[in-house]
Amino acid sequence: MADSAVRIGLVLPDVLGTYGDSGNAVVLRQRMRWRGMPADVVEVHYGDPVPDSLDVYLLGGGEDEGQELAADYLREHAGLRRAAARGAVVFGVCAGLQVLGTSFRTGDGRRHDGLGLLDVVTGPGKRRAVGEIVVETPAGPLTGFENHLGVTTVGPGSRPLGRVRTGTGNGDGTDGAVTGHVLATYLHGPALARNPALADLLIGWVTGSPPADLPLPEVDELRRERLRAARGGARW
Ligand SMILES: NC(=O)CC[C@H](N)C(=O)O
Repeated sequence: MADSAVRIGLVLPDVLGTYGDSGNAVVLRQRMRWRGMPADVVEVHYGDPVPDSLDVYLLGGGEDEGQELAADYLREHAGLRRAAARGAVVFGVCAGLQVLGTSFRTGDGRRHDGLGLLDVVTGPGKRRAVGEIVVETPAGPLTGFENHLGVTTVGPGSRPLGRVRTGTGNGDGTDGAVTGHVLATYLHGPALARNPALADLLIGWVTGSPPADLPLPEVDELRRERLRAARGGARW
């Protein structure tokens, strides 16, 4: 990888910023800097051009209205889609997951086209999924909190990120979706703060090899605490 800084795109934090997922950009940047890799966050606001030259694109959660705006904007300003086509890393959370899919229906029943970077379709569920969620994945158990109405079906062009142990996720026992270097989940937290292994998976995709271990006792403790809290009352 070149010496130039890794550029992390925080995509539309003004319309997809309701659930604190912008913190994922801070975590990615810091975990790279701690390892001596220069990294910068580039915020792409609604109304800005969407560059196709960034290394990572992060999309967070938001209300239906914001999600609708984001999907329309990112279909019209195709920088993110062009970047994904050349293999850039994309990470979406909740509304971000739904926007990255082929289509979604909002709570009012209206259908919207997504970006088609993941083979997922979302529609409104019967009740809102709210609370702690734990997902078993190849990167270990992930914890987060969820707050969404959407129920997501993963088609053959993607695979689920993992299996739900506590909580709802996609609504069928799985959570999230992955295709190539596009990965999305229902986990807020921010997910990359609670789950350093997931942050490092994305960093490895960006740099082309898994990053060196980063021993951080306070991060490990936060992780243990969240796992304990999520397991409270659960039979596993
Ligand atoms: N937390 C979110 O991003 C919510 C996404 C979407 N508006 C839903 O309710 O399903």
